[in-house]
Amino acid sequence: MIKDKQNIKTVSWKVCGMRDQKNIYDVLTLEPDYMGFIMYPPSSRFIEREDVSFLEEKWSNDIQTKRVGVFVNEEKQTILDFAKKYHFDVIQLHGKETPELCQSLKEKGFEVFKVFGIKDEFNFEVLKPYEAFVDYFLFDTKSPKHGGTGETFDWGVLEQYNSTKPFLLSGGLSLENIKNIRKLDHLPCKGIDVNSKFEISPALKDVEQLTSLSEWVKSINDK
Ligand SMILES: O=C(O)c1ccccc1NCC(=O)[C@H](O)[C@H](O)COP(=O)(O)O
Repeated sequence: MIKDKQNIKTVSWKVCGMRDQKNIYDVLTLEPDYMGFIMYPPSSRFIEREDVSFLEEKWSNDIQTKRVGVFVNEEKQTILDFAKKYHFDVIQLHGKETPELCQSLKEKGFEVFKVFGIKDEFNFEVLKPYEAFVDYFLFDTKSPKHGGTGETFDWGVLEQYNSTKPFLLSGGLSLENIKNIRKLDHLPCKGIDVNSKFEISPALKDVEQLTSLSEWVKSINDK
């Protein structure tokens, strides 16, 4: 886990795949650092087919959670249009997006998370052209679905990570396996991204389970 200036380990957390208005506001009371919205039509968590016009309003100033738009191989203009409509602070890219697209989104003022799917092995050299243009890499489980599988990957592959760029860990994270993240303390792992293991049904998050997660995160960050 990343150490800050005081040499204290802190963990950021993101809840992804939200859609229901009440559920969103319930989860926001737990103050996650990031909340993700899936802008990929094939996903069961896709938000556009539901009434999410409430996202067209800015959140009140006392909500610090950043809004993350999650895209897969989308046109730049489409990303920008949705980013404006839903007030995204962060753009998360799950497909074959180029470093040039990341650069362009950064230049427009967005934080950029570039996602790479991992299974049993990964060539970390492919990250190099992206390093200057992303805030975090996000490592998720490789899948034709591009994300939200609820499956973990072999975190041992991350032992070959040789960059100083911080990354977020994702893919099937649950209250059970999350404790093992401390095994990555020697790596620049900035935080975690949770989704289907905290769901009652697609996109509907279990607030009780997320409360337990937030308490675990706080217990680390308050040390
Ligand atoms: O959640 C989805 O349905 C999804 C579909 C396509 C691309 C990305 C998607 N989710 C993005 C996320 O950041 C998820 O949190 C991440 O893939 C981990 O999900 P899970 O394995 O369910 O914890």
